Formats: sequence, structure tokens, C-alpha cells
Amino acid sequence: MPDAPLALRAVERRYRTEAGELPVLRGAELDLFAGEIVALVAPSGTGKSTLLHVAGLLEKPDAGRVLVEGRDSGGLSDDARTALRRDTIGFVYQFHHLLPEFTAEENVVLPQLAANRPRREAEARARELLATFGLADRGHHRPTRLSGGEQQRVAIARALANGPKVLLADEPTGNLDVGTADRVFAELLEAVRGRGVAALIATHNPELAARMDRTVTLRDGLIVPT
Ligand SMILES: Nc1ncnc2c1ncn2[C@@H]1O[C@H](COP(=O)(O)OP(=O)(O)OP(=O)(O)O)[C@@H](O)[C@H]1O
Repeated sequence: MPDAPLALRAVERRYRTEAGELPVLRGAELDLFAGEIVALVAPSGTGKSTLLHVAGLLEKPDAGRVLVEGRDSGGLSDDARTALRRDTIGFVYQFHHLLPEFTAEENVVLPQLAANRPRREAEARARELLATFGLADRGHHRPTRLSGGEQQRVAIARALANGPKVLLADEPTGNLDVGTADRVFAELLEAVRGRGVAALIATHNPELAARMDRTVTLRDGLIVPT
């Protein structure tokens, strides 16, 4: 069997605060398999964002291992970690974080150029991805000229631009009105399912969680099924 796209082994993460050390993750374990979509539903402040940042190689664990397709990210140089993240992991945030001075298409092109894809190929892929999300005629708009739902669709297209094995999302539709959130979420799930990507999606919305394959929560710094 191939390695899980993402695995966490005994992952610990603690923050130093004025009140002392705050242990947020205390031995978290997770196997995220290709094609499965896992909901992360946990009360505010229990460590969802911390978990996603550590799983996404944006923060290093204080102990334990984060394995991407079986490869331990622990011993890598900063550059090698960045390259591994860029080539294998897509991130969608609650707020789109698109670059305001670039068009929608350029926002989807840029991560591909960073991954050394030739510009023409990157542009073709960006147009194809944007079309998937119903944005074929919005590619030349800057983010401020797009609706909230359109901005978030572009952010999803950007996350998928380098063909990630893993998609991590932190309240990806949390900033949208209910109807738009519902549609964008359905499109996100369809895009992830269609590509066989392993996804971990944090949400406070039980209805959205119910549309995923399984749900996990955080309890005392551990990932547990619900
Ligand atoms: N850089 C940091 N320094 C100190 N403490 C932090 C830092 N980042 C997060 N924390 C603390 O760690 C705990 C977990 O935070 P985290 O943002 O991961 O929770 P969360 O479950 O995502 O919350 P929410 O649902 O409200 O976004 C919180 O108590 C938070 O205050």
C-alpha cells in the first residue's frame, strides 16, 4: 500500500506565553489517506489552526513527526521544507489571502512559476482551473473586483494549482453568507474528490462536516474520532 499522503506521529506543539507554557498538541496522531476528506470540528482555542499549520509544514512541531507521502519533514532544511510544501500541499484559509495587485489568473499562475512550471503551461492550467469554478470570464479581474464567493473560489483554484496530494483548509467558507458558503463548499468537495486529494478541513458547521467522509476533533491535545 502506498504511504498516506499525510501522517502525524506523536506531534507536540506548545507555545510560550506570559502565563507559562501552553501545550496545544500533546501527541497528535493522524493518517490522512488519498481520496478521503476529513472534517476537523473542535471548540475554539483547542488547536485547529495550530494543527493545520504544523500538518502543512508552516510551523515545526516541538516533538514528533510530520510525514508527507512517507517522507519525514523533520530533518529537512528550510528550503527543502518549503519545496515539499509547495509541491505537495494546498492551503485554503478563511480569508482568501489573494495578492491584491495581481489578477485572479496571476494568483493561480504564481505558485506554479515558483514550482518551475513554464509560464504558458501555468497560464493554461490557471484558466482551466478557474473555468472549473465558473470563473472563466473573471481571470483578468483583480480580487477587489470579485465577490466574496468568487475570491474564495480563486483561492481554492490556487491551492490546487500545483496538483497537491494534500489539501488543508481552515474554515474555508466561514467568511461567506450561508447560501454562497453552501455552493462554494460543494464545489470544493467535488474538486478534491475528483482529484483523489487527501483533505483535512476545519469547520464549525456540523452540516458541512456531515458531507465529509469522517470527523475528528481535538481533545486534550490529541486527535480523536467523533
Ligand atoms: N503564536 C502563538 N503564541 C501563543 N499562543 C498561541 C499562538 N498561536 C495560538 N496560540 C494559542 O494556542 C491555542 C490554540 O490556538 P488555535 O488558533 O490553534 O486554536 P483554534 O482551535 O484554531 O481556535 P479558533 O477556532 O478560535 O480559530 C489558543 O489558546 C491560542 O491562544
